[in-house]
Formats: sequence, structure tokens, C-alpha cells
Amino acid sequence: MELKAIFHKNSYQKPLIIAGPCSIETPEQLEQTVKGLVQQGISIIRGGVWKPRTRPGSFEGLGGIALPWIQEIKQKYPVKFAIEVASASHVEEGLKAGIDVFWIGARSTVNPFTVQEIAESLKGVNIPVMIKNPVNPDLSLWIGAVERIMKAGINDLAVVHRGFSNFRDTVHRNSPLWQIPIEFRTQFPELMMINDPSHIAGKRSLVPVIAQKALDLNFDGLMIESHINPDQAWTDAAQQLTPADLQVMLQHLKTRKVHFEGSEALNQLEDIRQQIDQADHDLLEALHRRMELIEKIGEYKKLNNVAVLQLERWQEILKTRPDWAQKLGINPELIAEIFGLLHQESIRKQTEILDKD
Ligand SMILES: O=C(O)C(=O)C[C@]1(C(=O)O)C=C[C@@H](O)C=C1
Repeated sequence: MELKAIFHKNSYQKPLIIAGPCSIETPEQLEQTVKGLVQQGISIIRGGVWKPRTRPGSFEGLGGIALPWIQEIKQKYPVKFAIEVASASHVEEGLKAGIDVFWIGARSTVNPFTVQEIAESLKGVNIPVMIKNPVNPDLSLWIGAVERIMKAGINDLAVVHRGFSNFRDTVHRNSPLWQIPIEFRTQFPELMMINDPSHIAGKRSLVPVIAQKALDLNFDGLMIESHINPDQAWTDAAQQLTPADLQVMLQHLKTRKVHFEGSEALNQLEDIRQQIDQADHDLLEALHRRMELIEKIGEYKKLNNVAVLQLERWQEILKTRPDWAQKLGINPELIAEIFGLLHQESIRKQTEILDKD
């Protein structure tokens, strides 16, 4: 199969947009949606064929019947087509149907047996693969899935941030927990990171907000659910956008530059960063001073045989420091968290001092 890499950073214009229906429902729905998306300049279509559902009894996708419809669409429109695969047989059927891109869904990424089965079936195959984050906020599990697929020889890879399950309803259908994709990118800066605002938002009004946040965080692409008639969609009706609405959203999104450009801006940046270096240095010196005093009190507690934890003093600190922070325009919750960590460290250090000998 002759394929140009899709997910290599230089082979696409950022942000890469992938859009299409949550589920493929009928040949007409598929064609009308794809036609609308092609008119908006979209060239990679997503479409659910096999749908892993949380509870039985919901529509679980049409399965293999939808594959010939995709083949027909690809003959009529200049698009590549991405589908979700959750087993070796899905991979086999998808390859036979000439599918261009596979993705591994959040419910499969959680299960190393499933990911391994898919990895085995991809050995020797040259196809781009996207790996969604697992439903639970477990970075290692996500990384493990990527490693399994890489070991199978797939190197045209992207990861998709679709958010993490909640126990109760929250603003988001799936909590974004942005620190997890940021941590992923810190460890794998070369891997393309796509955001799926539809599954995070759960409702159409929130999709643009999430998409913009992803672009602000320098994500490489967006995978968005789009349906020609969202309200009648068989799955995820509340979160799909019409191709026309998708286009309006894309026009309003602000794309950000990755780096500062021009010598004046770079000099300014360098200047501010030097000031930050100095501020951080001052911060560390203040922390060092605090730790020395903590040790001093520790020795004094040991001498007088007094307990390490001093609840009243700690409660006072926990009240005053966030108040001081607020007056300085610093987020008090951040300061409460930082002092919580500092207090833990004081306890650790003083316990060590008291228990010595
Ligand atoms: O005031 C004390 O007794 C301390 O040892 C200092 C300190 C702190 O970190 O500020 C540490 C432990 C106590 O529980 C309360 C406060």
C-alpha cells in the first residue's frame, strides 16, 4: 500500500483537521456528511464502524456492512478515511476495505491484551495509527499502548486526547485533565498530539472552547465529530456539528505560532526569562531559609520532647498564606497547595531529626 506519512510533523498544515460522523448510519448520511465536509476543505474523514458502547442495548455500529460504503465514498471524493479498530479481525477487515487510518479507542487503550492483539495484526503493515488516551487518567497505560504499536513497526503515529471518564456528570463529558497530555508531550515531543474536543465537551456549545484551548496549548490537530443532521444522529447527537457549523468554528479558531519570531521579540523574551531565572533563584533561597528554620525548630522539639505536628500553628499558616497571596493577586488555591507540600516536607524532616539515634 502506497501511503505518504500523515502524522509526521512536516507533512501537514497545522492544525490537521479530521472530521466525520460518530457512527456511519446509512449510505446517504455518510455521503451527505462527507460531501459537506469536502466542501469545507476537510480531507481526512473519521467514521465509526464498530462502536464500543458502555452499556449493552445501545447502537453498536453497523460493522462490516459500512465498509463498502466507505470504499464507494473514497472513489467519489478526495478523502482519506479513518476508523476505530478494537480487534485483529477489525484490522483485517479494515485493511481489505482499503481504510487509510486506524485509531485505537479509549476503551481499548486501557487493555494491554487488546492493544497487543491489534499490534500483532499490524505487523508488516504500513498504515497510520492514532491512539486515544485510556478512559482512566493513567499516563503509563497510554504510553504503553503507543510503545506496543511502535514495536509492531508502525511509525506513522499520532495520539489523541479525548479526556477522561467521570464518576458523576461534570461540565465536561470527559474531563480534559490537560496536565496529562502536556506531560505526554514533555516525554514524547516528536509525537503528534491531536485533541478531540467533541468527546471532552459532550455538547456542541462547548466544542469551540475546548478546541481553542487545545490550539492555545499547541496541539497539532483536531478530531471533531460532524454529522449532516446532528439532532437525528444515532450516537453522540448532542456533541456533533454540521459541516457548515464546523467551518464557522474553524474560521473563528485562533491558531498560535509555536515560537516567537523576529529579533526584537526574541530579545524581549530573553530579557523576561532572565528576570524569571532571578525570581526563581530568590524563591529557592527563601525556601532554603525556611528549611533551615524548620530544622532549627526540629532540634528544639527534640530537646524539649515536643510533637512534630503543631496543629494550631499549621491551621494558622493554612489560613494566612492564601490570604496574603490573594492580596498580592496570586491564586490562593495554588498557595494552599504549595504550603501543603512544604508542611509535608517539614514533617518529614523533623520526624527524621526526632527519630535520629
Ligand atoms: O511551627 C512549627 O512548630 C514548625 O515546626 C513549622 C511547621 C511549618 O512547616 O511551618 C511545621 C510543622 C508544624 O506542624 C507546624 C508548622
